Amino acid sequence: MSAITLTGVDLHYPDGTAALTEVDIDVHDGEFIALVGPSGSGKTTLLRTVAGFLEPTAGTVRIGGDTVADSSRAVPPEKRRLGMVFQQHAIWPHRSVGRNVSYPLEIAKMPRVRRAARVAEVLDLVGLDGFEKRDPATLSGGQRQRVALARALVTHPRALLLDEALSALDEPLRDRLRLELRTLTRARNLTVLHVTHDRAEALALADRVAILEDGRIRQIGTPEEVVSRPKSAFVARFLSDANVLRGSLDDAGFRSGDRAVTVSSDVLRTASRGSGTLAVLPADIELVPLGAPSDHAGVVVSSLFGRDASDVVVTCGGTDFRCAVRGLRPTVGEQVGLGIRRALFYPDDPAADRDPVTSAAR
Ligand SMILES: Nc1ncnc2c1ncn2[C@@H]1O[C@H](COP(=O)(O)OP(=O)(O)OP(=O)(O)O)[C@@H](O)[C@H]1O
Repeated sequence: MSAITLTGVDLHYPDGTAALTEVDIDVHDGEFIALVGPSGSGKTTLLRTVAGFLEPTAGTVRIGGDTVADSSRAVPPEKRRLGMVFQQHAIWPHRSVGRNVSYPLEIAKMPRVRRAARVAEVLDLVGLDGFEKRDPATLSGGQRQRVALARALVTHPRALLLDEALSALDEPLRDRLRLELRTLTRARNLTVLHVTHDRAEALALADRVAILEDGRIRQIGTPEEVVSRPKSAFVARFLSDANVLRGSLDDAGFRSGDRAVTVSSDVLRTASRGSGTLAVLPADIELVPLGAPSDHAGVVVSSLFGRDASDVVVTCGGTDFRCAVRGLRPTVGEQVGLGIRRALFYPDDPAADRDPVTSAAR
């Protein structure tokens, strides 16, 4: 298995759409990276560029130290030695499970006996020991996805590319396969680039998560880093449903544009001043009984049960705050106080920019 490195990669589609811009990413040997981002942010384009189905307009793609794409060359997909699994189980219905899995070995002209041994080995690896003769039509969705995974792994690829590979499966099967996939990739030290629209899945599986917006990587870091220290209001909102407000910050604190919301500077603890964006993570808001000291008073407009924390929306002076409430769940219509324990400020002027969380943590 090998590292995947993209340096300064741009990709423009023939119609002029800039799908990737100055993408730099270094997936280390044996690392599991999840790519997330809104629809159209360039996740699939990035994966297909690594796979070799798309040629970058600029920049370099390296796999295991070999340059596979730059301004002068483009190694075709079949020569990149990568395994790929897509959302729709792309397995052939007219071939048995064993023949589905052995197909890449047939193409590589591996002798039949060795092929059979390798197919048995890889089927065992994905939990389908002895399934060689089965007709794919008799398999469950999860089993079919395992066949696709086995076929991707059968040639000992240098890295595994997964495009929404688990998305078509229902819970709790998806949960189980997710866990198994992670155990397998860790045990085999597989390098993985995994595209998913599922934020929880990305955070649960990946060593590092890369967040894409408009074809650019906005942040890449461990799940803990990207959740607790988002580099922009966009990342805070995309990953954690942060409440985002425009306004300005002075020595007294933050005031929203319409002046309805104020946040004292002690929860911000940043040296930045001026106009900008405030992001408050739902987990950083506390609900207190009305009458107790609080930053704002509001009314609960939605209250959904959650296993770890309830998802509660409180409206305060025309602004809705999404809050993650542990313990007793308030009822809709209840009047509550709202305490903001921590907020992140992103100044408009990049010169005034500082890591908001580093500042807050001091
Ligand atoms: N063949 C194409 N020709 C022109 N533009 C394209 C083509 N394929 C994708 N795009 C555009 O490139 C951008 C990135 O698309 P891409 O499919 O990579 O995004 P994505 O993040 O994978 O989205 P989704 O989550 O919806 O699958 C989008 O603006 C999309 O409309």
